[in-house]
Amino acid sequence: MYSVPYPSGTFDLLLNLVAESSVLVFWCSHSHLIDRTNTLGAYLITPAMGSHFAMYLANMQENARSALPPHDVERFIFVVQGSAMLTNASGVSSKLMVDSYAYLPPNFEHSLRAEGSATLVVFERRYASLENHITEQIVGSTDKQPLLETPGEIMDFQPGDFLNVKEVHYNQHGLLLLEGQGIYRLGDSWYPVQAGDVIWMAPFVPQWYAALGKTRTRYLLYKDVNRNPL
Ligand SMILES: NC(=O)N[C@H](N)C(=O)O
Repeated sequence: MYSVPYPSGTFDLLLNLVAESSVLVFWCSHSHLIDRTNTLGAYLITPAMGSHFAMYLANMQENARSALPPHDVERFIFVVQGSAMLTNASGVSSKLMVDSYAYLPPNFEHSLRAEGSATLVVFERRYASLENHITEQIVGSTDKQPLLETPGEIMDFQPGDFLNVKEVHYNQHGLLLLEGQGIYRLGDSWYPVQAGDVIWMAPFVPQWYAALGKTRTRYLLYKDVNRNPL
């Protein structure tokens, strides 16, 4: 798990890297993100750890401007603090506030600007195409989405709620705890976690969560789906 000052602050990170059963603890610090102006950030999860995606925090300062991801790379952004203006190649702009998100298909021209300071969590991965499927830009906000029905399981946890089963699956996860606190089981280790913590879950790492705080838990979860794992 990484503990990041949340929702804003410096990007010094306490990192408990959980890969299979090994746990490493070390510190890493923020730096300027490549190709971006006025943006500090920290790569939290990258393929160097075995993931097939990157997850990073971008702390945009006044007049910050983003760069495009590399060729054929899709991007998902979620605003955790402040606001940012997303503009596409046709000049259409959307203001992204806290809890807003945007999916940007591979090779999709866009720019992101911050007027004041803004913190975004960004997921990027090399796009795996699917026959007869065309990707499109999606912009939305979690407060406009209905809670997904997941029988026997919930992903928005009230105090005392927990995952219905100890899960083991081929999918990878990058998780940012947005609200609340609780205990995360990864393999045979148990971690107290709270808002601001980030977890990398490799494929087939047994995982389970229980919300133990006095307020609800919400977490943002990357999960690779809809593709043959071969
Ligand atoms: N660790 C998790 O929250 N896993 C999700 N419930 C999931 O993969 O569906």
